[in-house]
Amino acid sequence: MQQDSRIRIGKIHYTNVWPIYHHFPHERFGSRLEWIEQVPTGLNKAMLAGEVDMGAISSFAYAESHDRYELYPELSVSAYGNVNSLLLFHKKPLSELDGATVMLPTTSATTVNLLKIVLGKFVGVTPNYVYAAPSLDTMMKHADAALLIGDDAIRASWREHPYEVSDMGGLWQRYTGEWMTFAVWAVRKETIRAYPELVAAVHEAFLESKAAGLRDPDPIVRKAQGVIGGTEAYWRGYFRNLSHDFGPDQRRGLSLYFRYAEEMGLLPEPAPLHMWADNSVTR
Ligand SMILES: C=C(O[C@@H]1C=C(C(=O)O)C=C[C@H]1O)C(=O)O
Repeated sequence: MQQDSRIRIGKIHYTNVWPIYHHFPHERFGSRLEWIEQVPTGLNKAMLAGEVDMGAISSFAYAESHDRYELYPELSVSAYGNVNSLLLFHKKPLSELDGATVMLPTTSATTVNLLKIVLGKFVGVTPNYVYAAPSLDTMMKHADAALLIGDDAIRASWREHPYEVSDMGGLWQRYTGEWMTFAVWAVRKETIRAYPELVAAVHEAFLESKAAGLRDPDPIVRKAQGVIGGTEAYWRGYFRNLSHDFGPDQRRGLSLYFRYAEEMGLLPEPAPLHMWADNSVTR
């Protein structure tokens, strides 16, 4: 591969990934990296098509195409319990959603399938699912419930509305006692083969950026207030609730989610976690 080739890195267009991206040492890479910012389903599609080489995608999208990817260790969007940005708004209790219309956002892959698992397996109801653009008012016009993710969910949660709200991270924890991982950092195998040193250097840079974000969250909190609104206390709490780790606890929770998804026919086959390891010297 030519020295001047670039790696295209996906960035989820939501605040939840800022703690990992904010302090990224761009100067270290010159023009070798290109950044592509989209909602999760946009990145899922672009990675599959080879238009993006690495970056955050829905963990469910990884499972659907796990043979093509390896996962960066220590990077994810995860939570143990409430997330505050993965919210089901509903007009009646979950147990009364059998046969009801439930709107799903076209932006999400992981959380829509998590909702299907929670309602189908744990609550024991089978709604009719309909995909729609992520807008609470339009979704609720003809539905009994609507799921929103990311900043769309945060903005909707600040509004006055007559609905009950269920947090998908909280529901998963309540029924399984496990962590849940919503986004993973995947790298296409072709990219690992073509640029082993650059792939290792980018992983290192993300880990440094994440450590800096944990040490110094202030600029990230201020930026979130400026771009989305809300109070300093809200964003401190939001980022504190999220985890960007991808260790044994998160992997166990994610593997259970993949198993249930397969049991319910949402995934065609088991999805092992293929972890990337820095073999850049021997590859
Ligand atoms: C925590 C979140 O996790 C997200 C949920 C995703 C999904 O449902 O596919 C994908 C990436 C993450 O952005 C969020 O959106 O707030």
